Amino acid sequence: EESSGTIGAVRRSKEEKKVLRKQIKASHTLLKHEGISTTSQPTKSLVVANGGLGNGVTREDLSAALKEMGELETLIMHPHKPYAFVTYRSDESAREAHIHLNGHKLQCGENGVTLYLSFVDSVTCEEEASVPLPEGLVLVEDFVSPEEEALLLAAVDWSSTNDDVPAQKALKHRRVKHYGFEFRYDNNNVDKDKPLPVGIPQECLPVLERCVKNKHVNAMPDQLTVNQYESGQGIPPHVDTHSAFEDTILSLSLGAQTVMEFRHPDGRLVPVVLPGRSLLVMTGESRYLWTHGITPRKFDVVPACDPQSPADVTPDPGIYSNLTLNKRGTRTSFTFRKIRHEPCRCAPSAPSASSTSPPSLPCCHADAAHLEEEYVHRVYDAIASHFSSTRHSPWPRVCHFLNSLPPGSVLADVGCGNGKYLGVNPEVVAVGCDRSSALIQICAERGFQAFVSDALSVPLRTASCDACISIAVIHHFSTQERRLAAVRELMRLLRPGGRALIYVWAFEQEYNKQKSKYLKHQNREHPGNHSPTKNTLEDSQVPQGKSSIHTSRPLEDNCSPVDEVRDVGKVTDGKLSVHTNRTAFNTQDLLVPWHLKEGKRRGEEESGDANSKPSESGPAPVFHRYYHVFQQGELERLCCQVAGVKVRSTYHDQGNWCVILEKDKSINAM
Ligand SMILES: O=C(O)CCC(=O)C(=O)O
Ligand SMILES: [Fe+2]
Repeated sequence: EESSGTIGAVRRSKEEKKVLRKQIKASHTLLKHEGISTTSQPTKSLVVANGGLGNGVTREDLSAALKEMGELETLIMHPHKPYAFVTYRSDESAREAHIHLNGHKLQCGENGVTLYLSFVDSVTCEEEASVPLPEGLVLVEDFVSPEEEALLLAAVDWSSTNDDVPAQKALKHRRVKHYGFEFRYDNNNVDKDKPLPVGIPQECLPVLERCVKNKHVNAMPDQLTVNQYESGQGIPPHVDTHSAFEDTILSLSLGAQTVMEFRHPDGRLVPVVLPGRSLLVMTGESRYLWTHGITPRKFDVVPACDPQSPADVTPDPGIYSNLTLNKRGTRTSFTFRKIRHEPCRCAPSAPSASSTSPPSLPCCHADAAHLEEEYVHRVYDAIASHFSSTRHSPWPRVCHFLNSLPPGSVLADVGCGNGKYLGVNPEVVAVGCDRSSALIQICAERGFQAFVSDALSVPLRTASCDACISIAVIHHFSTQERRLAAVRELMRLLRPGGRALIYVWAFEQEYNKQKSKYLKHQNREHPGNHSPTKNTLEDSQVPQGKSSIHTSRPLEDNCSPVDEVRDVGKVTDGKLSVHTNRTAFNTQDLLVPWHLKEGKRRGEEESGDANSKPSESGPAPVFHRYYHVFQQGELERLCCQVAGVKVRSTYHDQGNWCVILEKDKSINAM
């Protein structure tokens, strides 16, 4: 259908009008959500709505369609965005594209998208400094030849996996096979005394010898885990258990390329492309501090050409100008590790259920993360199964905050524990997260929306929340930087004008001449008591093991009476002191013991650490959790260091310091 027109009035077909309407709508959306202004004046550059990597459009498909209209100068595809920018060599080509490609249906694999193009005066091309690899991480491309690759793949006999092993059931995705020693996913550890009958296959030896010869590793590995991922499968972010394996971890990628994500506790994310036949060497911070994981997905956003290869130099400006989508195929990785027989150097490896010497205050990020892993996360994991059998009620002043939120508010409870705050105000949309998957499971069973996440890196969009709470979480971070990073992360989640409520345990357990419940309850009332006063105890009754890592949790009946506590002395030679329950604090960084009640031991969650095994009849195991108790004013000062924070109020509530923060309204969403 031809559109006939006279000057000033253009007659358009119905179809053309529809396309025009949609194109205008798309340009409004780009302006509103992306801040991209379009112009009606023809230029050489166009924004292509729906033509982005975020829509599943590949660079190859889009550029083929665009090139039919003329020669391209640049094509810029930002990662995850639903649009692309194209600049033609001439205005004329751009006009052609505008006419002929508007409303054009582009087929991309199984997806079809309709493109809407508008002229722009300039294209945005964020020149981001290229991110360095995490410290200690080395990627060696083409480490094995295609022949060796085939040989290695053939060496794995998938017909005899250890699928019958119960621990294996925990792995719903990807196929896994172990050699030398079995890595158990139920306790994230290896049975060091129980080598598997089958050691590392012979076929691997030349590869391993090359690793040693090239100094990628000092000693021959004795454990191999083969992971096989189909497209769409992945592995959750994790740090390979410190106490199970030596420093260096070698991971050989075979078959299809994938992207492994490394995350620093401060929130930094470094995606690393792992081509087939490459070797990844993880040591130092990249092995101990950063988590690594593979997001389950079918496509990865990757550089369109190999940046390492000089033959592939692209004239396109900007790093985003040469991104594309890579369809994943089957990838098989060989992860070689050496079983650790001595305790890890950076901190004691036992999760404190035994009388090992206490750790020292951390002096670097790696130590801090390790301390928290051993003295916070592992302890909670060890006692987590008890939480489901305990009950507790929310604290009144936290409820007051929650109930003051307008209906429809979006609330994030970072460190939600068993979800006790998630249902307080049914008028708000509440989502929780916690480090402990066992606690998240409990939330799920209670019908709450919750997911596993570290408080330093919460996978929620910036400015997506009207309110956040962090109850008895931040005191488990062992350095000032990490506590600050935790506050910063909460503020990132808030929309401008949004509010956050933070509770941390107070150094001052006696305030305004009033002893906190924690001090007062020298003789604990019977467990399971849910009187209102008991609530306020929960987090301050840290000794009972309740309070939480990223949350307040009940611990009513799993602790032995306080008078059984026999703690070691206070401050000693730079080591963290072990606190005596229900006494005043005399130091800010300490270990708080929790006595596991008889009959309530870790059960299936037994970690396999020889020194943390509960004996059949000995005294109740004692777990130690790390805390940094806050002095008056300290929480406020911490929060004030975060840009755009207003402290609305601050108070002392039953042995806790509390603040309500507001994100500055003038802060732009990032
Ligand atoms: O597939 C990989 O390269 C990593 C596997 C891994 O991280 C592990 O098994 O711990
Ligand atoms: Fe790993």
